[in-house]
Amino acid sequence: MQGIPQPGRTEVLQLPRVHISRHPVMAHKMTLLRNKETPTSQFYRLVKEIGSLIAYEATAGLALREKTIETPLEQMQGYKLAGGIGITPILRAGLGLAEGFREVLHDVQIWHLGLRRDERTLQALEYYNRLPHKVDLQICYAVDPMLATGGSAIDAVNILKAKGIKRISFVCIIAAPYGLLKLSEAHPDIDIYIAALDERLNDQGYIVPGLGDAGDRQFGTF
Ligand SMILES: O=P(O)(O)OC[C@H]1O[C@H](OP(=O)(O)OP(=O)(O)O)[C@H](O)[C@@H]1O
Ligand SMILES: O=c1cc[nH]c(=O)[nH]1
Ligand SMILES: [Mg+2]
Repeated sequence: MQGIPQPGRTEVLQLPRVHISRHPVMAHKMTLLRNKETPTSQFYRLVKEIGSLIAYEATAGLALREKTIETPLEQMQGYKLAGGIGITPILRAGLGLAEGFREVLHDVQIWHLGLRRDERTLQALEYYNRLPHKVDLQICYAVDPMLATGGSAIDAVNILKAKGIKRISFVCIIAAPYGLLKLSEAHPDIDIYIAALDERLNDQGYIVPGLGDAGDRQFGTF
């Protein structure tokens, strides 16, 4: 990122479809997650927990259908989520986040997508795609802990749109202003949910202060 101008936090705070968590439990868990002393097992557990917390926020606008049930006392009109829900974890680092989502939603389709960022060029390369042939979803959540240059997120949303998905949200743990702006410009029709907005990217394309490499920290591959 050497020599490439980057927007500051204030320049992206007003983007219309960006939702940044304000929950105190999230802020508490984020500090544990960022700490370099946090070991791999705890880091993975925290990614999952943050996935569940952010799932509550990202699913607030889901459509409902009425459903009649009987309580032990009488019949009543309840609700169920309308239509299918898909989660696309961007491998590898999106796996823990997707697990946290799944614990909230249970009945979901998981569409695995492998994208690896070339650490020299910072371009995302697709190496795995297990998206189904039949597409019948109300919404698909693309989940990846880190939104750095935005290349991986933009490619993931392109792939989901090419599959015919009409409603897509992107969910991450930490975003850099640069990647957030790029993703919003490339896909102004999607909602973006983030747990924290950081300062900038360093010369190697890592988010600062960030948490380091989200994949390595979840899976112990340092
Ligand atoms: O916004 P970008 O600049 O594209 O960077 C973000 C991507 O980099 C990381 O994945 P990585 O390539 O390290 O793969 P991994 O999940 O296997 O560790 C991260 O999980 C994102 O997918
Ligand atoms: O800071 C960063 C940037 C990309 N990928 C990561 O895992 N961390
Ligand atoms: Mg990685």
